[in-house]
Amino acid sequence: MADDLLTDTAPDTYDASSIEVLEGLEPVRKRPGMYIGGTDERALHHLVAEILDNSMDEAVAGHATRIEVELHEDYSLTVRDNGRGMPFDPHPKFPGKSALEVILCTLHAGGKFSGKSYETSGGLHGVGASVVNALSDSMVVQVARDRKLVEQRFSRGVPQGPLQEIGAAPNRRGTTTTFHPDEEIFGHHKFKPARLFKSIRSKAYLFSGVEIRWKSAIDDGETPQEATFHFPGGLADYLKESLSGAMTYSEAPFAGRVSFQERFGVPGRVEWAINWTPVRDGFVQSYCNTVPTPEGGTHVAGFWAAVLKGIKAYGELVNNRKAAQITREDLMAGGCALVSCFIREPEFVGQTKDRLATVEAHRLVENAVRDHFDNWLAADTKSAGAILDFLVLRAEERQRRRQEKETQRKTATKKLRLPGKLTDCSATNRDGTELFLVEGDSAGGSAKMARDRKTQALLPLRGKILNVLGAASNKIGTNQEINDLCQAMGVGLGTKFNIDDLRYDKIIIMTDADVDGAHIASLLMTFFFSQMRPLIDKGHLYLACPPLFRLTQGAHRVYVQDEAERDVWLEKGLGGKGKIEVSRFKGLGEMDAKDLKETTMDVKTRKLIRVTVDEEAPGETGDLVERLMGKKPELRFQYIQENARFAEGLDL
Ligand SMILES: Nc1ncnc2c1ncn2[C@@H]1O[C@H](COP(=O)(O)OP(=O)(O)OP(=O)(O)O)[C@@H](O)[C@H]1O
Repeated sequence: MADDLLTDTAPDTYDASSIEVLEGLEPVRKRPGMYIGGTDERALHHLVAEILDNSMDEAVAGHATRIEVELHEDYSLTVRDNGRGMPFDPHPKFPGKSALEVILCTLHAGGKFSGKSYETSGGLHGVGASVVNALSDSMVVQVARDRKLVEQRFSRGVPQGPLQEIGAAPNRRGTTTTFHPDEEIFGHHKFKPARLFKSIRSKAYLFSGVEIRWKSAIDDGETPQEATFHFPGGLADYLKESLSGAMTYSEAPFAGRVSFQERFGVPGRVEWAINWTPVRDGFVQSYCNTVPTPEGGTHVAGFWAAVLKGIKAYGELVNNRKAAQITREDLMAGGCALVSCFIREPEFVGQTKDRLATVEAHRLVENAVRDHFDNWLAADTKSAGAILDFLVLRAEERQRRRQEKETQRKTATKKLRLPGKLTDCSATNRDGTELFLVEGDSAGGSAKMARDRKTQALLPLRGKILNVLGAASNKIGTNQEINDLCQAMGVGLGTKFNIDDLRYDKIIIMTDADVDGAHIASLLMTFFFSQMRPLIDKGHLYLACPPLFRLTQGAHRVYVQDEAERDVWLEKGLGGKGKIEVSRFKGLGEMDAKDLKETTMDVKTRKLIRVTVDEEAPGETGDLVERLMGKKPELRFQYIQENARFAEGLDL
């Protein structure tokens, strides 16, 4: 066995030289997805967030008051702030390189690891700016600091020259970054003014201490090309705007801000706003250190915990017992919430920071919000009452929906929808039950009388069943005859077929002993073979063997299947006296109930053929079915006749 595995005789080139170490920013260009979650439009816009967040961090840290974002005609973008300015003095660990070059050309270089230069920052991995640099075909960074204005240019993460002093900056400071995303990475994707406008505006709402200016050389017909955002009202204003005049249960939202430093002696704070409305679905927009967290996280969980506990406690206070049933799901149904927290060294899931994972944030936010909520509810009993009633209604509605679903499920399993033309048997257990698929209504008539009511069910099939092999699968599903058949059997088609759902032990095809009957039987067998193969493999499919002739001689009677057999009896006689009477059944419908019962249906006297697939040559059977269902009906007839005759020996 081990020798077998060594059949590869090609020289083995997998050695130390195959193990590559990507240098500098190469890994970012090789696997951009790891750093910005892809190379699509969302990823492209994430580049802006990385640069803008650096300026926001400066603002939140109290060093910048203004940020400008400008989209240029060539779809390059500039972000300018009046913060401290990126340091550009020589870096002690990288001789000959400025701090600026280190920041922009080295992964994991940053000033936000220790918390010394920034208390709470959106940046933390030290990769953002360098990733944008790596993925831009041009990037220019200018810093005004220490009365100097310096500049360095890069392309695809590589410096295009040394850091240069390009002028004096006696009265200003700050960082200006202009970059053009590399088309080799982002292909045809370009910045969308509307998308930029929206995210920039929400940033301004998140920190009332900053003014953000927007300018765009691109006119998309809907987005203002110039705007200034400054929202001293913070999240409460933002929520008002998001709800755009929709009716709410409280005139003013429940909004507030708590400093963790003041309350718990740790850096950070939380700000929130929430209101409930009956006219639209609820939503939560959450942020940590101004970074949007579309998947929520611990801060959001803490917020809902505070609100849920608060509303339940209020319900208890006002003796509304139903308040105990309210769940988080009910709160969120019409609850529109904004939650923004600032914490030290946040832990996010992934570089795109979609979800906050810092465990501590749950407790901090919950405790900070809870007291405020209790006070707010107690102070505005009118709004509190309206919100409580609304939430109780939500809870009741949810419970009613669940109950309805459960009862629906129960009745669905109890009362199966059966086709009207099915004459079902009375046995409740599948064991020993049989479903006869009969040809036409007339046969159904005598079969109804001939059957054993307890164990034998009948389904008359009108006309010729669709030749499923030639039909597209969507046609099979919509064919009425086939739908009725499936419903009666209790099963689905193809991959949905489950043998355990089968409502009967035996499925018996009972057609006339003539060409048409043989045709219908072969169509049915083809159908079962292609759509319900396990039915055949597990031995549930049978052919009934109705006689073609009845011979009577005095009190003696025999039923025979074909002419040859008839002739044998005619020659040797039935053992009675006189003439042998021969009657030919033109179809099942011509037989009286007694004949039909005795010859074809009665378990004690009938003949059945079990339909099997030759295990030795399953492929051949498939081919055979294909061939028989092809264009020559006489071939099909031959098949069924031959097999019927052959199978007589296998009488069951
Ligand atoms: N506009 C700016 N003003 C001042 N310093 C800046 C500015 N932009 C970047 N920096 C400095 O450069 C460092 C590296 O920035 P970078 O965006 O690469 O990473 P980060 O912000 O620390 O973390 P993250 O990878 O999570 O964004 C920052 O930590 C900060 O010290």
